[in-house]
Amino acid sequence: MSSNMDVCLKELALKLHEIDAVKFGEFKIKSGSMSPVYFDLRVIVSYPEVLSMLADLVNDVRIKEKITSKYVCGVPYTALPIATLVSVKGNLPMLMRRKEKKDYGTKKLIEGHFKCGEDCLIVEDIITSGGSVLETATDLRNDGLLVKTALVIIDREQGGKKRLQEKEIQTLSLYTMSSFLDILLEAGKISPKVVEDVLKYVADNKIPTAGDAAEILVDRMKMSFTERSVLTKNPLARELFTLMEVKKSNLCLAADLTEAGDILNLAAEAGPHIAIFKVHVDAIRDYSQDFILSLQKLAEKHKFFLFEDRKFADIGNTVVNQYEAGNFQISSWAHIVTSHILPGVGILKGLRQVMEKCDGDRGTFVVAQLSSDGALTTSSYAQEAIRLTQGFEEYVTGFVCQDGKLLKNHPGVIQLIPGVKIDASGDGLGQQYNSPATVIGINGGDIAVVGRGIYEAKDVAEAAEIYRSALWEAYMKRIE
Ligand SMILES: O=c1ccn([C@@H]2O[C@H](COP(=O)(O)O)[C@@H](O)[C@H]2O)c(=O)[nH]1
Repeated sequence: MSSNMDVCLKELALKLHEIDAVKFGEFKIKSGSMSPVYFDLRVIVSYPEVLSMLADLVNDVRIKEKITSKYVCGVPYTALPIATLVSVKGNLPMLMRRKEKKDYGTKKLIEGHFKCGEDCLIVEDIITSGGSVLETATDLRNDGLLVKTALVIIDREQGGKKRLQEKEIQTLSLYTMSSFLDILLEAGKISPKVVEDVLKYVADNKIPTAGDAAEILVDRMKMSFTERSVLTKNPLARELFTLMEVKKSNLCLAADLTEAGDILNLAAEAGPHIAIFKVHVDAIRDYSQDFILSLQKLAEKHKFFLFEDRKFADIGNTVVNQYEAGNFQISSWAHIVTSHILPGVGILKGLRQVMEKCDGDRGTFVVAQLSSDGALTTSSYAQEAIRLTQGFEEYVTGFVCQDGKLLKNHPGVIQLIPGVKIDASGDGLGQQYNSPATVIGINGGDIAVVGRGIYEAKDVAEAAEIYRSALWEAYMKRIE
């Protein structure tokens, strides 16, 4: 690094400290744990001089490292003003990524003019896990752009760089946590004890990478959905993790009604409170293509995923036809389906064959255990079901499973638990119920499926909100 750049970096670090863009003390962070350091680079918009210095340094690094990207895109929102100045000062066209999640109709996510196949540099303020950079990179890549480099202001050295490397993104940073602390220490702004505390915190809070996850024991029950979103290999699971955090909902509503109109009314009422809307289309008396179009509009409006609980259970070739053809053409509209693994991996190969042709991300929940009394899905069956999905991680969103311990060290998959009701233990037909607190807090569910507990209520919107808040509270308590 040139000495002039060194001087500028020192000056900028001290300014960031002066304007409280970095603070030391005890801060409760999103996951609920306490951090001895807190960065808030949002404040820089009030300091044009700091913003300008930042943009100059980003452009200096870009030139020095011979980054030849044709566009720059800031991760919303904090990095947007930085990217704007980098673009203007460096004469580098900017692209803007919308924050709204994809898969809801044809909404454009990347604004600006660009040529497919060109490279876009991502600019971000801080990386911890690399999740936000990855979300932006995924949307840019989905629109045909290349993403090879992310240039960040501060790398907290908690694993984000390695994770992005796994996704073929090289990360450059103006500062690492250590280099930033060194500057403040040398200037007498912080004590050696603060440096020691922060570095210990960083070392103790490294976020595992997808590679690590297979090797080391990570307790997914203690990890936030955001942290887990970068560990999954299934793009639909990644979107689902993100949507759940945005809507603060880990509720899947089972719409087991038999009239299309009633199902649409239920979706309209409960839509704002749910992450997933689950149907059994073969039980709908007046199923039609218009019904699906209306359901898709509601999914787009209220932002939830569509789930056909088909529980495929045949040989791969038959499942291909059942999934993509017939009256229901499930793969054309259902983001999620369920499948048994009883026939062996041929069924996953069949689903994969169809998913690869789909417009938009798809995934399956493999049934590892059932909620009904006397089910033959023993714990060894469940273990075998999980093992058989190895090699199909890109297509498996998660497992329908009652016992969370089975998935303890699989942070990238989602555990879906049906059989949830606040005030009942069964239905007389074999269904067994647990409370929201038990399924999420004790049994390890990430998402709870609730049917009759909501659609049989007098006020379904109110009931959906009661379940949403109980389930979300249980999740927040679990990751504390
Ligand atoms: O093991 C399983 C797998 C799926 N289900 C489905 O979930 C709902 C539960 O409805 P409730 O009214 O809340 O009982 C239903 O659609 C089942 O097909 C399950 O219950 N158990």
